[in-house]
Amino acid sequence: MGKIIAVANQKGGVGKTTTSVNLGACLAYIGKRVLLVDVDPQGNATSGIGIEKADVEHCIYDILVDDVAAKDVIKPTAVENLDIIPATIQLAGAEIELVPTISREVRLKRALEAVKDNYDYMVIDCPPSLGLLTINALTASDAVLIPVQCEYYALEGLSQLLNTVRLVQKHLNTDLTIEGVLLTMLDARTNLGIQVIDEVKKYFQDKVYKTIIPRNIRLSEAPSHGQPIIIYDPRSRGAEVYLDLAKEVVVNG
Ligand SMILES: Nc1ncnc2c1ncn2[C@@H]1O[C@H](COP(=O)(O)OP(=O)(O)OP(=O)(O)O)[C@@H](O)[C@H]1O
Ligand SMILES: [Mg+2]
Repeated sequence: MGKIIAVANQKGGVGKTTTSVNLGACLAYIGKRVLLVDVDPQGNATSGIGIEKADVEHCIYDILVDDVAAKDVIKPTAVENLDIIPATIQLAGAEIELVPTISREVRLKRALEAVKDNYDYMVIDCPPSLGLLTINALTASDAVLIPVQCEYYALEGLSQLLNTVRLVQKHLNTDLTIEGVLLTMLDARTNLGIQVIDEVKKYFQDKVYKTIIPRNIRLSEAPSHGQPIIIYDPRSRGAEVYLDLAKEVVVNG
């Protein structure tokens, strides 16, 4: 049975998609069978892994709203061992369309359960909100990975996220754990970054990954080529650290 990890933080631009795509690709690179699940209407993970949205016939919307089976939506990517459930802008309507439906919070969970045996890991890229799409992701997951950007106000909003995690644990998914907190976009030249690391470690203690993701220009270039960093520039620092993260995730079990 595969492990399902939601990459979530309602704060925008903290590295959720960069982490989902590159953690997923690095897990695949070390031989794991991986399904990337794009649950963000922006579809950044979908385009970032090289899927043309114009070519997407079925997307995550069809799973959530129209009960289409996951196996009919899954697409292979150019990366060996890595498949994706893509998202398109159509998903933007789902948050509202799901409100009056039965079992609206467990739709993703049910769909993924049907394909869970085909994968070692599923990585879900969440949108920057705590709405129904993120709730579906948390309900479907075994663990949540929280990227935190190494900047001022890094911890702001995290109590809201943790509160949502607790509510999901209580009402929808008692098995959900916090997989870890990932520090992202560290600029090692500033003292601020170091201060944020200390602050986050004080708060989350051993839940913080040893791997810290630095700012790396190659990581920001890769999505426009539709490639994960391990393909775009395997010798870059970005590739190195996301490979380290993948190994840490495997070791953590
Ligand atoms: N380690 C990094 N070094 C340099 N640039 C990065 C790094 N991580 C992310 N970026 C860039 O920062 C921007 C935001 O990252 P990303 O899209 O991963 O965040 P996000 O949390 O998914 O955003 P959103 O909330 O909009 O979904 C992107 O342009 C991305 O390329
Ligand atoms: Mg994103």
